[in-house]
Amino acid sequence: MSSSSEFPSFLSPRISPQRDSEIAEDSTGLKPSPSNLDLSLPPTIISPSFTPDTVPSTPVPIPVISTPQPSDGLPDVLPEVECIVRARIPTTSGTEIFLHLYKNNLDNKEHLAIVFGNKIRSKSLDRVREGETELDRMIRGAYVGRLYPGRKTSREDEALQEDDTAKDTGWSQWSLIRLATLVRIHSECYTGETAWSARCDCGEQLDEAARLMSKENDGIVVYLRQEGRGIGLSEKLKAYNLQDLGADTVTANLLLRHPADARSYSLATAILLDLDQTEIRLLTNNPDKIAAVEGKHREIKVHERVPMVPIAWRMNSGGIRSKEVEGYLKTKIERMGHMLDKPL
Ligand SMILES: Nc1nc2c(ncn2[C@@H]2O[C@H](COP(=O)(O)OP(=O)(O)OP(=O)(O)O)[C@@H](O)[C@H]2O)c(=O)[nH]1
Repeated sequence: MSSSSEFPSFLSPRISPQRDSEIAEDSTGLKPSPSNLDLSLPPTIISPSFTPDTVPSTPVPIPVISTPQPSDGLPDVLPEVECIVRARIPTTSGTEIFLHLYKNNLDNKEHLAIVFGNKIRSKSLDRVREGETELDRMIRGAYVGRLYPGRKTSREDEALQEDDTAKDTGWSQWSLIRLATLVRIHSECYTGETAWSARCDCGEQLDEAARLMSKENDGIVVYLRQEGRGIGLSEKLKAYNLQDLGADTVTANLLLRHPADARSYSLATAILLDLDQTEIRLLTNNPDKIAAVEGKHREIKVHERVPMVPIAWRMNSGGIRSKEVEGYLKTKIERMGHMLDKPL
């Protein structure tokens, strides 16, 4: 049986504690003492070594003074969404999240809201359904506080009262910005999130969003099932083969007769409104998402764009090094029109 150090790195968390015998000696022949070891990395959900607290993965937020005019492509009427079930997920980092699963009248996909903290509630989930019992409500997650064995009612109010402060009294412009909920609109990426792909930065961005929201114990990742910028997994895999044949990520989509980006964000707007969010800070490097998520009639106001620059994006130090990720980032910046706030 081989030792665990021979397994690929993705099979074991990179900051898992080492046994004393595994800690290398430095040039002085001394092993680092426990006080010299850098144990200061914050807990994150999956890849803590990519998202230390002090690197420029979270540069200064950019206030959104005036957003671009909504494009004609935005729908006049938002889709209808309904949260059909919610469940508490204790995570490996210690943070508790609440998964909200939505149905809608546009497609048959199970879009999700990953909610950090227990302040944010879904209006459609809490609505009383005809004929339902208290047990029915608890089973679909429409309860207040926490479930425990033998609980009889969904309506207890123990946990929420302490959080009912701040949001409704005397906001200055500044406190309004500070209190706006941190939101990420994330498009599903099977390859980047599950198959450890280094062709894109999706997995790392999801981890970074989770880390920031864990810190605030507040926030929402709207997780949209629009794989491969909306073309689906099988077409995205064909695009990868075309990329290996020499095409860039945009050209590969066009050769397959797809638009460069086939995504839409109206479901995200509708889900955020269902979660009672009209003032948000948006975590993204893609400024086009601002107008898209605000909606044609500005149903939502984005107060800040919070850029996220993972180490993989910084060409000069650390991070993932592969010709694929470099090609992806180059194309994203040059051809998708994404702006970075600082040079890489
Ligand atoms: N078609 C295609 N889709 C890709 C490729 N690489 C990643 N994706 C998808 O792109 C989506 C993420 O979009 P990106 O353009 O990377 O980022 P963004 O959402 O516009 O911007 P951020 O908010 O900053 O992440 C996910 O759905 C991925 O599956 C690719 O080479 N081809």
